[in-house]
Amino acid sequence: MNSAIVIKKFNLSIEGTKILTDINLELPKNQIIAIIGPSGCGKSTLLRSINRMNDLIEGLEYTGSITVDGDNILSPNTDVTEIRRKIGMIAQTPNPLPMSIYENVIYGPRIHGLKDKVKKDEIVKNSLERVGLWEEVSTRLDAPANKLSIGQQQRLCLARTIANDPNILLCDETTSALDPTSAKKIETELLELKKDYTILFVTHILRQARRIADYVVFIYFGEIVEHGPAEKIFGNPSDPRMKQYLEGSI
Ligand SMILES: Nc1ncnc2c1ncn2[C@@H]1O[C@H](COP(=O)(O)OP(=O)(O)OP(=O)(O)O)[C@@H](O)[C@H]1O
Repeated sequence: MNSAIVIKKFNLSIEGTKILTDINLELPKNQIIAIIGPSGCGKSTLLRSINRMNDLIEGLEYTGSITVDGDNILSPNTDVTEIRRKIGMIAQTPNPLPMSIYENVIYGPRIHGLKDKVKKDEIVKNSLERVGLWEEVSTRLDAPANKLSIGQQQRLCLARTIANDPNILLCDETTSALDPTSAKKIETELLELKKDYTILFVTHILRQARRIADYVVFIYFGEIVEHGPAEKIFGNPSDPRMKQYLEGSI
């Protein structure tokens, strides 16, 4: 398999409490990977480990490796800013910066030193086109981002992440604060975007995972109970806990 991310013997604890236990995964490139499981089982913690977003948690300890493009991103030598550029995250609730639509999208490239106006304009247009927002905002790029609808704000945040030219997108319940129509729009854009990005998507909505996932990882009490192609997991799960979760009994 052409793997985007390889996780080996990954264990994580916070203040001595074990949160993730012996995680071993090889995640395929250019697919949507749904991370599912009951509340509190460790889905977000696993996702946030992949771009070192947990680093500031007090009492955090981890062992093992998470390899992306041949580099163990858990190594102390890792350039964490570069990792977060390559592995972008879209949060649960839209978090536009208090600035214009244009400035939101170009924020990352600008702080990395991009000054060329023609290049900046091109990145803004391309990024907004990729999330299906260009037509809706092209005449008001200087308007404050917080004037957009919540669904548009979330697509703007996706565009802001894409403008950094990442390889991997981490989506943490990215549609859960949106109305069904806006959520569907994000799903549609992600199905297009997987041609160019590997997408990890945490969701507690099984119907959503069935709609968009190519590959599924099921976590239960901090352990990976089952993972594999979506059709196998949803059509013929092996583990009894996986079956119970799909039936809604756990
Ligand atoms: N900063 C933190 N400090 C202490 N414990 C934490 C912290 N973040 C997460 N945890 C604990 O780690 C466990 C896993 O949490 P996590 O948010 O990863 O689960 P989840 O599966 O994403 O849950 P949900 O579906 O409810 O969002 C929980 O018991 C949670 O309380």
